[in-house]
Amino acid sequence: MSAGSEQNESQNVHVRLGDRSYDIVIGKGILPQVEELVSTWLRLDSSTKGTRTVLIVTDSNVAEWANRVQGSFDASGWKTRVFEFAAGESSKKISTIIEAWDALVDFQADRRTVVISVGGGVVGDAGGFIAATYARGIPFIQIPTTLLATVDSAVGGKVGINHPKAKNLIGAFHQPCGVVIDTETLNTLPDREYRSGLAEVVKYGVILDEDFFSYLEQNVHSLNERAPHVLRMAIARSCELKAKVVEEDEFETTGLRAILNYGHTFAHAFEALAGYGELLHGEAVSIGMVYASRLAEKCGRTEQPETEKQVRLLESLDLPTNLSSPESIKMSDVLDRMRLDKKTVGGRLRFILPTRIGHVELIDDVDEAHVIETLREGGLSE
Ligand SMILES: NC(=O)c1ccc[n+]([C@@H]2O[C@H](COP(=O)([O-])OP(=O)(O)OC[C@H]3O[C@@H](n4cnc5c(N)ncnc54)[C@H](O)[C@@H]3O)[C@@H](O)[C@H]2O)c1
Ligand SMILES: O=C(O)C(=O)C[C@@H](O)[C@H](O)[C@H](O)COP(=O)(O)O
Ligand SMILES: [Zn+2]
Repeated sequence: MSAGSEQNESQNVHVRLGDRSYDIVIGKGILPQVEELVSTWLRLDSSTKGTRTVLIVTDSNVAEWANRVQGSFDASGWKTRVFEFAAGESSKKISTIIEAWDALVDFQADRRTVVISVGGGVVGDAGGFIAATYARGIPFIQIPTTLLATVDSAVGGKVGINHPKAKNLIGAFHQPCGVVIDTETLNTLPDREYRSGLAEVVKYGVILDEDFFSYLEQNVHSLNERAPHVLRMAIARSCELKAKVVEEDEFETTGLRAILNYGHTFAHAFEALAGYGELLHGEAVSIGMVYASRLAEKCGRTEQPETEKQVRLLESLDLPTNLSSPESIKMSDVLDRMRLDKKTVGGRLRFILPTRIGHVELIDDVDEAHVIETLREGGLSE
């Protein structure tokens, strides 16, 4: 695998998007360098730094890391402010955004103010949406502190909030000017959150890279132990794979980017129906991938052993492959929520279905009877 690197060296993954291109810098203990990196990315010279302002968006569990980022800017003469909200998926809502807009007004933010998200995917998505909407768009930096955010949400520019009935329904595309991944921040990440991130890592293997999937299978023990070299490899390879997809289809118009949504048609419906935050995003994706693969079997697009390989890997990483109480969810409710999925066109559901490990396709003529049968076999109620 090519993404490996010495533990103490920083690694760079470049995302080529014309004038919206940016770097993802991956390293250990690099938070003190954040101000320097941001100044380089924004082409600031020392004479203008004293007039610059930064709003750090974070949540109630990540204060330690956000403080370090703030310290790096304070030390270089920036005017800083922290906007902190309650941790968790249920904060990904409009009232949080309104409070942040008020904070920016109070801070007398202008179009040169930089918004920096320090946290997981919720902080990244919300912070990005704040940056995308304030003054019609201001500069944005991602500093992901969950595995899920390092491998997925901090890259690619999808930002937004949830509608009570549908995940991420309200949002924008707003690319960051750069992403700083300090793997040291993952040291404080709780086990359940760590595993949730592993689901999106497995997703890349299924959708794009059979060798990466095999690498994950061969390194289950190290992944479970959070072995630094394997973790670094998983983060770097995931970022590389996502960057390639985003470079080719930034706004999800050709259908290529939609492959990153593998498992998500089921997952997002389950997350919304369980109540935001009950089922973690990665847990829902883990279950959703298994449902999507079983659906692909019914559509004659893949074989059962391809599904079983995914189930085995996910279970060996201690990820769920079915809902804990499927009978409490009605199939018709799932179908209603799926119709709100952003891939749906003219009321017709579209799914990302695997053919084999390493390859998936966007399918828009799935027979709904097969979807219902998949849900029924999962134990959902009529
Ligand atoms: N924009 C995208 O492309 C994209 C991609 C994937 C997921 N997402 C979104 O990301 C969200 C999920 O992200 P997540 O799993 O990071 O959830 P999250 O942001 O809620 O973080 C999970 C939990 O971990 C805590 N936490 C974060 N960093 C920590 C650290 N270093 N130490 C201790 N605790 C820490 C948080 O406070 C939170 O309680 C979902 O809303 C999902 O829809 C977006
Ligand atoms: O970046 C993408 O594109 C993805 O689909 C990545 C997903 O893992 C992520 O959960 C994303 O937020 C889902 O996008 P959505 O458009 O279905 O809300
Ligand atoms: Zn996801």
